[in-house]
Amino acid sequence: MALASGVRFPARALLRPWSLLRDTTLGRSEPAAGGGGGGDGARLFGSQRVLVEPDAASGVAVMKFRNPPVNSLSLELLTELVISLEKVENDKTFRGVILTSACPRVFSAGLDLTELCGRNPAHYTEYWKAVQELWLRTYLSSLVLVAAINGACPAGGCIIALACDCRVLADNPKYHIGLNETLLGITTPFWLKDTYVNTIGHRASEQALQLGSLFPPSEALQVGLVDQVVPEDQVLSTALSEMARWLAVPDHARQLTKTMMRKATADRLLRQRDADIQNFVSFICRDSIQKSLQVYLEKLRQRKG
Ligand SMILES: CC/C=C\C/C=C\C/C=C\C/C=C/C(=O)SCCNC(=O)CCNC(=O)[C@H](O)C(C)(C)COP(=O)(O)OP(=O)(O)OC[C@H]1O[C@@H](n2cnc3c(N)ncnc32)[C@H](O)[C@@H]1OP(=O)(O)O
Repeated sequence: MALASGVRFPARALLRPWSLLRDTTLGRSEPAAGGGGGGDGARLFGSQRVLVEPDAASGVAVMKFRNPPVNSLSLELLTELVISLEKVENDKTFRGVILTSACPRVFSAGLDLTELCGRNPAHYTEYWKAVQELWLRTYLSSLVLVAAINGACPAGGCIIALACDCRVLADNPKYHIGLNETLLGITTPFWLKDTYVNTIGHRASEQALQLGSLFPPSEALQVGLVDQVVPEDQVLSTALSEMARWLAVPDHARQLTKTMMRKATADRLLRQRDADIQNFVSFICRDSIQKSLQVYLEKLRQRKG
């Protein structure tokens, strides 16, 4: 499936894109902002791993990741997120999306490590294209995107949050946020580094990226990684209030300003997408990197037991 940013989608999505969007239970989901959550609109926008609760009256859709146990960004979740965002974006009823988690205690655990270990170069190519595509879609969205971060938010989870216009984090000391890639023995690509620098500044990024820092809520607020820290049961309502503030601004002026602020960063990737994919594939295929990732994944699995 060719999208605006030029990416081709997984073969199965190419053949039957909507096959990824079956099995929705959206009709039974809890009401969204303004109470419009259960109708046909929800069915239209949602999918197996992405619940969408559209509220036409407010022009806001709440999009919930549902890939248990930890919303790791599998190829399927990445694909479904891009398709759901594209659908909402193409429906002029909507002016804003709130991104949040339907899984308890975790916003997203980041890239799915099983997609990065023991696969072949063709798979890594397809996977990294999907990562790029989601980032471009979110970062350049003309909609207002607010992240309602209701759980842990490491690495790829933080990347999604950083692409939003505003971030609200639940005040729970276990809900760390940041780019911890170095602790896995991998590096952050330049376009994500740029996004970090744009958000928290050069010196703070230099430290946090090298150390792989994961910030608890109070520190995340202090460093400017999130805009608000609120009690857990107020994350969604605060995100809706933030959304209202952003939607009070005329769309055309806000959109032009967003583009002006973000274009240079996005263009850096758009100019060298293929090279970035090749870099990623040759990096991730290295024996030493595969070993680091496998050790990390094994530690995660053992920690549980
Ligand atoms: C040109 C570019 C060149 C090079 C770039 C190279 C690479 C790309 C770089 C950057 C982009 C971003 C990278 C990433 O996102 S890597 C992922 C990093 N994520 C993490 O480190 C988080 C790991 N997870 C956790 O810390 C915890 O799971 C979490 C705090 C999220 C939740 O804790 P909780 O106690 O609730 O659950 P667990 O028992 O730990 O986990 C349950 C279950 O899920 C598995 N799991 C967890 N995280 C992942 C994951 N990211 N991928 C896959 N699977 C994951 C975990 O192993 C458990 O599984 P099981 O034991 O089988 O039940």
